Amino acid sequence: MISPLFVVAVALIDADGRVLLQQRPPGKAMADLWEFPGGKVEAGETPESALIRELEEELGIHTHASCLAPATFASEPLGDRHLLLLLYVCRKWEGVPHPHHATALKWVRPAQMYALSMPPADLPLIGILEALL
Ligand SMILES: Nc1nc2c([nH]c(=O)n2[C@@H]2O[C@H](COP(=O)(O)OP(=O)(O)OP(=O)(O)O)[C@@H](O)[C@H]2O)c(=O)[nH]1
Repeated sequence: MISPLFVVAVALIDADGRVLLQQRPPGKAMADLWEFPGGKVEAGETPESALIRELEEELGIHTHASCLAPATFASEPLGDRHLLLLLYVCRKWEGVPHPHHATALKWVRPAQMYALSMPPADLPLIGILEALL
């Protein structure tokens, strides 16, 4: 049986309607691709608590579960697993994002994402964000 890999990610949206993307570092799978901040849901975590932890670790910002609105999801084969990526949107957080793990951060409008290299699972999410924002 193929085991699902649960990943949570978020479109952080600024006052101008731009979304934060981060660039995966060299040496990792999918190096240099632009992705939404987030990561794997660990045992004992809810999707929201996993995302709050990832945002603190990756960007040094803090948010609350009540500020995380479920937006859509992606379903994509990933090696011998099957990725289920839950995408949230968030407009309220404390702190200024810094790339603690990523090579770089970039604020972009959804339409600009088509010109960036992103993981295959993320491509269907772009049109959904365009419609949402
Ligand atoms: N955070 C994030 N992960 C994504 C996105 N799209 C996508 O396919 N993924 C995949 O979902 C998984 C996220 O888990 P992760 O970030 O904790 O994994 P990782 O390989 O970077 O780190 P690790 O395995 O060393 O902990 C990775 O396999 C990543 O390639 C996305 O937009 N954001």
